Amino acid sequence: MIPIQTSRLTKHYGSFPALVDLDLEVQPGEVFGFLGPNGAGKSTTIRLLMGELNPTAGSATVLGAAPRGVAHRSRLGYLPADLALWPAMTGRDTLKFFANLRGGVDWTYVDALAQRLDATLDKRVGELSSGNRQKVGLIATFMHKPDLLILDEPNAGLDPLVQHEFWAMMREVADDGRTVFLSSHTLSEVERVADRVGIIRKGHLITVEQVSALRRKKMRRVELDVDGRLEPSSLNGLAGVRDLEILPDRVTLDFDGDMAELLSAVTSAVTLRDLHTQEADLEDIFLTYYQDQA
Ligand SMILES: Nc1ncnc2c1ncn2[C@@H]1O[C@H](COP(=O)(O)OP(=O)(O)OP(=O)(O)O)[C@@H](O)[C@H]1O
Repeated sequence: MIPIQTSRLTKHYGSFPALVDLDLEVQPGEVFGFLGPNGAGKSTTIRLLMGELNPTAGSATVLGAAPRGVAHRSRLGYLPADLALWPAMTGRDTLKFFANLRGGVDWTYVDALAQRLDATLDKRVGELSSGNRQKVGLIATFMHKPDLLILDEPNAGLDPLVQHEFWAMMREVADDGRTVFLSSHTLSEVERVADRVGIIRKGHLITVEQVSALRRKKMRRVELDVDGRLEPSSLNGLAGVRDLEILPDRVTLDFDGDMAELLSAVTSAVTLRDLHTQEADLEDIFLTYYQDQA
């Protein structure tokens, strides 16, 4: 069964088109990253998939059923962007509440998740930091081993160590043949964990790519400190150079070619003293590769 399938799924808020003609298929056993800047339509899509919103046009099926169907809720794990928990309940009582709704869970697994995320379950949720509250939400989403996890910007507030553990948890779900749909506005997160990425902007799905393909498109801003002045001709024939600027003792460029070839071309012409590279952000990738579609 295809975990998520949408056909021309569209949502207008009044006359504002927040999502337009979304055609999407998410396969079993994959982590699918849904990537886009703020306001792109990610939460709108997720709320349509969860049946929290009705589409203006088009349709979606989630685990083979219409989003409003409640029968398959226990096979879903949903982490909304604006997770609201009961402040007076402890983390453990919160999890017990959700576990009862789902007909029970394996508490050894819950405790293992809590340990991995370094979660605090014995404090009242209202007394937790937002990151620690998010951990309770994550455990509630994973603990019943759902067939499909839908996570709306789940990384909010997690520190780097916990983030790594959380990425590993998502990979394990996929390795288990289950499915993760993850929204994010950071390329680096999605790229680490997802198999495929759908890029959405201004309500339109611009592309769906394998992460490996997206990585090949990844541009870097490169700054080289060199001795003397590089002759532009030294970089002739080198693919992937944009916005080259050559100053005395300094070369800057945007680059999506082979880094080994760039370094070899530079060092055979001048002495390299230092090197800085910075990943291009999502907006640069949009502008460079997807401008026409957008
Ligand atoms: N209830 C609403 N009424 C009117 N406009 C809305 C409503 N909800 C969202 N929008 C608008 O729809 C667009 C898409 O919003 P959405 O929350 O889906 O984006 P998003 O990709 O999840 O963004 P973010 O990363 O900031 O959460 C935005 O322009 C937003 O202002």
